[in-house]
Amino acid sequence: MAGTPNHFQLIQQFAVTAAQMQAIETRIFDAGMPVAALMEKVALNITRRLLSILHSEHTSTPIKLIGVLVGPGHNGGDALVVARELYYRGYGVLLYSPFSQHKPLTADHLRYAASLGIQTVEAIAQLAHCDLIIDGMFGFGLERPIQGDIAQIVETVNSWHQPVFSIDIPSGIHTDTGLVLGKAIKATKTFCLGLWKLAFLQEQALPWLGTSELIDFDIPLTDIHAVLGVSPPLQRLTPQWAISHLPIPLPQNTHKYKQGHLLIIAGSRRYTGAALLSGLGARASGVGMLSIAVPESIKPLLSFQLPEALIIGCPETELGAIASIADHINLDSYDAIACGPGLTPENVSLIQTVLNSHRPLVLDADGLNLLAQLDPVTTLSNRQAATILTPHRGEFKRLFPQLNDKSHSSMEGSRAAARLTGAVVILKGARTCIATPQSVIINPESSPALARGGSGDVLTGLLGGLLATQSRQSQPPELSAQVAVWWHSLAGIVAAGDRTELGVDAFTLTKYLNLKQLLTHFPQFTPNSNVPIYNN
Ligand SMILES: NC(=O)C1=CN([C@@H]2O[C@H](COP(=O)(O)OP(=O)(O)OC[C@H]3O[C@@H](n4cnc5c(N)ncnc54)[C@H](O)[C@@H]3O)[C@@H](O)[C@H]2O)[C@H](O)CC1
Ligand SMILES: [K+]
Repeated sequence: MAGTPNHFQLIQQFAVTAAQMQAIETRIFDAGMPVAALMEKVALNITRRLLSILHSEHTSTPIKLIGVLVGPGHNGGDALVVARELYYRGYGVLLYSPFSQHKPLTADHLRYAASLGIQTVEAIAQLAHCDLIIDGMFGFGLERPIQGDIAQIVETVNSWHQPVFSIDIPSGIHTDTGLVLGKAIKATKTFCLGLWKLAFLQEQALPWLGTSELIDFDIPLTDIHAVLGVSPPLQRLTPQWAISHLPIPLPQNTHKYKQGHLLIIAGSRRYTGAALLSGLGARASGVGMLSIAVPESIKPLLSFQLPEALIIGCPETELGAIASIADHINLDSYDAIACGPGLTPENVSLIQTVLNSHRPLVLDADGLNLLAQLDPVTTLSNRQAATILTPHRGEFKRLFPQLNDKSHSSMEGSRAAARLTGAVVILKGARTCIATPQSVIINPESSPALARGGSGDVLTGLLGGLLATQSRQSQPPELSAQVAVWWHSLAGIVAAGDRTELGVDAFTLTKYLNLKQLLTHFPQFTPNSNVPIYNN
C-alpha cells in the first residue's frame, strides 16, 4: 500500500557502529536464532541479489569464473555460503583463504565446500583470471590494520581490472570511521548487511565502497530500537522522510502570506548571478512571497529575470556590494531571511544587522565569511530566532577553527558546531550532514555534479523558501534543512542522469527542482503524509 513503509524502507534511516551491530546481533542470537541459520539466511539473500545482477547487467566479460577471498571470521563464512550457492548454480568457483585459523563455523563451511569439490587455490595469483572477485576477508570484525602478506594480497587484487564485490564492507575499511586500516580492497560494489554501517556515511570511504546496497535480513525493529534508542541521535536522511514532509498539497484555503514571505539578501555588482540563482531556488520552493534585497545597480536585471519577486534596491559601496539594508525594510516583517550568496566579504555591519533580526535566518557563502569575522559562537548563541548555517568544508574551517581537528568526521564536526552555537549546521559535501545540538542526519545520496559554482546559491534559496513556509506552520528549522538538502541533491542526481555530471550547471539545476518530475522516481511515497516513521 502506498505510504506504508515495508521493513526494507524502515531500516534505511538507521546507521550503526560495529559495536551497535554486534549488540543487535547478540540480542538476536540470545533470543534463539542460531548463528549458522542467520549466516545462511544473510548469505542466501546476498546470493539472490548477486545472481539477479549477474543475469541482468551487461558486463564486458560474461561472468563464468568467480574468485572468493575467504577471511578467518564470519565475513569469510558468508562468502563461503555464497560461493557454495554459486557453485550449485553452475559457476566456476575458486576459493582463496590466506589464514591458517578460521572461526569454527567458517572452518565448517570451508570443509564442506572442499567436500563438494570446490577448488581452493594456494596463491592469490591463481585468481587473476577470474571474471569477478568476491571479497569476504573482513567485515565489522576488523580490529587492526591490514599488514604483511594480507596487505600484499589486497594490493594485488586492487591492481586487477575485474569487478570486485565486497561483503558487508570492503576489507580494510573501518566500520565506524570509514578510514583505511593499513590497506583496503577497492570494491566495485558493496553489499552492506542488515543495517547501514557508519562508514557508508563518511566521505573518506567513498572511493573504496563502489556502489553500495543494503541486503535486508529482517532484523526485528525492537532489537534495533533497544540498541539505538527509539529516536537515534544519528540517522540517514531517507526519501520517504523527506517526501512525507514536503509542504504539498497546499491547504485549499491558504493565501500567499500564509505560505510564507522570504527575504533574500544577496548579490553584488560582481556576483549578480548568485542573487539570481538563490531567487530561482526560492521560486522552486513554492514560497508564498519572495523579496530580494540587492545593490541598487543590479535591481533591473533581477526584476527582469524574476518578475514575481519584489526586488529591493539597497545603497551600495563603491565596489558594488550592499552598503546597508534599504531604510524602509523591516527585517522582522519576513517569515525567514536567507543571506549571503554573492555579497562579497566587504561589509561586516550588514551581517550584524541581519543577525540582530528576530526571524529564522539562513546564512551561506559570504554571509558565513562575514560571520567568521565576528565571534560566531557568541553571536549565534545570543540569537533568539533559529539560524541555519550552510558551510562547505572551507567555510566551516573559517567559522570554527577550534573544531579543526583532522580526526573529526563531518558528523562529529557539524554536531560540535551545532552544540556550540545552537544553530542548525548543514555541513555540505558528498555526504552532507545536518546537525542540531541534539542530532545529526546525513544525506546518503549526492552527485559530484553538485560540486560546482552556484549550486550552493540554489540550495540557499530553496532552503530559505521552505523555511519561510514551514516556520509559518510552526515546523522546526531542521526539518526545512533536511527537506531542502534532499530535494537539492535529488535534482542533481536526476539532472546528472539525464545530462551527465558535466551538464549540471547551477541554472540547469534549478530546472530540475521541479517536484512533479522528481517524485516520479518515488511512486511509493506520498507528500505531506506524516508517516509515523518509528512505529513498527
Ligand atoms: N551483522 C550480523 O548480524 C551478521 C554478520 N555476519 C557477518 O559476520 C561479519 C563479522 O564477523 P566476525 O567474525 O565478527 O568478524 P570478521 O569476519 O570481520 O573478521 C574477524 C576475524 O578477523 C581477525 N582479524 C581482524 N582484523 C585482522 C587483521 N587486520 N589481520 C588479520 N586478522 C584480522 C579477527 O581476529 C577475527 O578472527 C560481518 O561483517 C558479516 O559479514 C553474519 O554472517 C550474519 C549476521
Ligand atoms: K568484506
